[in-house]
Amino acid sequence: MKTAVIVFPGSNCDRDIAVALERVTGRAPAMVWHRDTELPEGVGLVAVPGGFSYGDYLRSGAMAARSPIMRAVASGAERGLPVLGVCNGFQVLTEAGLLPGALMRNAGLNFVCRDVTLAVDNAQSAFTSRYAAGERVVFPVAHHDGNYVADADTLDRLEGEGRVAFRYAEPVNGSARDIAGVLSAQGNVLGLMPHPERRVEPAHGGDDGRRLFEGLLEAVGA
Ligand SMILES: NC(=O)CC[C@H](N)C(=O)O
Repeated sequence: MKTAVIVFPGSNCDRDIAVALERVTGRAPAMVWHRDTELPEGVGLVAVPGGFSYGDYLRSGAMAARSPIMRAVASGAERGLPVLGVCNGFQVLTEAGLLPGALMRNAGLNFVCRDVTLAVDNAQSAFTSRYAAGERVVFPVAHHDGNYVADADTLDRLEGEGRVAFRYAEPVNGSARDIAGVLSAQGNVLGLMPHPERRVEPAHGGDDGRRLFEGLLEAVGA
């Protein structure tokens, strides 16, 4: 399947996710510069990678969310195109209004860079179908703005609609209700602070992240 990775000035996990996608699909993704206005023809999955787009100036992800390519990503998402935002990508997707809530400064105010244990909350989404509900997985995190916040009504709605994909199974950043990953209402957009693409082969210390990509490809019929 044809996939695309969006690249902003300051992205630094674009290569990691490109390698993960190539491993799983057997095909290198198109690297799409943020100034482009259209996604390549026939793309079946868009990844918005981690990093420090625009140096995290203003708010993490705020400037990248206004990049020309994000209009194409938003209209693709509206049509049901799967979009995966990891770490800074999650921040960009909230800033672009594709996902609710915001990622604030970590509760401990420190940059957190380590492996964390997550629990799979909804194992029925396109992104989580290869996991079991309640399963514990280990993904690395590397962020200073990972503290997920939303008002109580939004959090209730997300939980009620099965839109919490992953939760932290240990204290990490103060996120409301331990939310680590959130799905859009249609279920085709996932924002996730931890990095599944940094956990796709044994040399990474484990391959818990690989099934996220495999399940996604299966879901889109690739
Ligand atoms: N690894 C990343 O994507 C970092 C995200 C963001 N710049 C933060 O530190 O919060």
